[in-house]
Amino acid sequence: MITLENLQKSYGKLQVLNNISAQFNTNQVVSIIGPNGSGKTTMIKCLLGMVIPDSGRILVDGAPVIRQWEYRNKIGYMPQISRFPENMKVRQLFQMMRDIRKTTKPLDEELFGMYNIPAMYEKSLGSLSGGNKQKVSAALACLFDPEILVLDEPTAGLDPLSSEILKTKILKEKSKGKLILISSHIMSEIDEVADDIFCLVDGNFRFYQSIESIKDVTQETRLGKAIAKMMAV
Ligand SMILES: Nc1ncnc2c1ncn2[C@@H]1O[C@H](COP(=O)(O)OP(=O)(O)OP(=O)(O)O)[C@@H](O)[C@H]1O
Repeated sequence: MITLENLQKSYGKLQVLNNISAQFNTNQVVSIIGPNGSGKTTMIKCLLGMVIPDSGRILVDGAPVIRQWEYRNKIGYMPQISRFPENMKVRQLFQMMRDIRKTTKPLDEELFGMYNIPAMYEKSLGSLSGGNKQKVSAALACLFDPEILVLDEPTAGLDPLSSEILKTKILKEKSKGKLILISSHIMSEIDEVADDIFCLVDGNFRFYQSIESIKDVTQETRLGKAIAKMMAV
């Protein structure tokens, strides 16, 4: 469903992605992991068209997407840090997104309801707490029932109950056959929701393996320990 072929990206002399290739499929939750600054967000932004790679190809459903835009309608994106217009009210943001999309497909308002977004309607986006901004962002990512969800550290800043709601939602969307990519540092969360782990270190591909096989190879039941062993090799 998403193919990355030999992606290269540098900022000046800093090589942030070095020849990265991968295939991500429907009905799969892939966790993208790696130390801080290893290129996870850059890789995600490349596939969303927010960063243009220096070379390489990105295909979504078999079609090359660099400098295209329509494919983005297939993707729901929750950024690491949401930057909303400060003075816009929550109600206006949701109205604007519905107006822009003009979709006839039924909306997915499950998170919108569970996070009680209407209770925030008259607040300006700039006045929301960090966690409530995350809830707005998660509800928006799911609203148009996209085939692909890309979530960059989605539970950072969410309270435990709200995190559970999001994790349950991720598993529910996977069961509908969607592809979900999640960048995260929280091993317990990855263990709960992901099937496979794609690991980057300093912009280089390190491994792409199922959680089951990672635990098997390292003989560890706890994912955190298993990953630590994989990284030490
Ligand atoms: N616009 C930019 N200009 C210059 N350097 C950048 C830019 N964006 C990212 N970088 C650099 O690219 C490297 C990778 O950053 P990126 O945000 O992709 O890492 P990450 O793996 O998502 O990190 P984290 O786990 O801390 O979120 C970092 O060294 C970062 O400083």
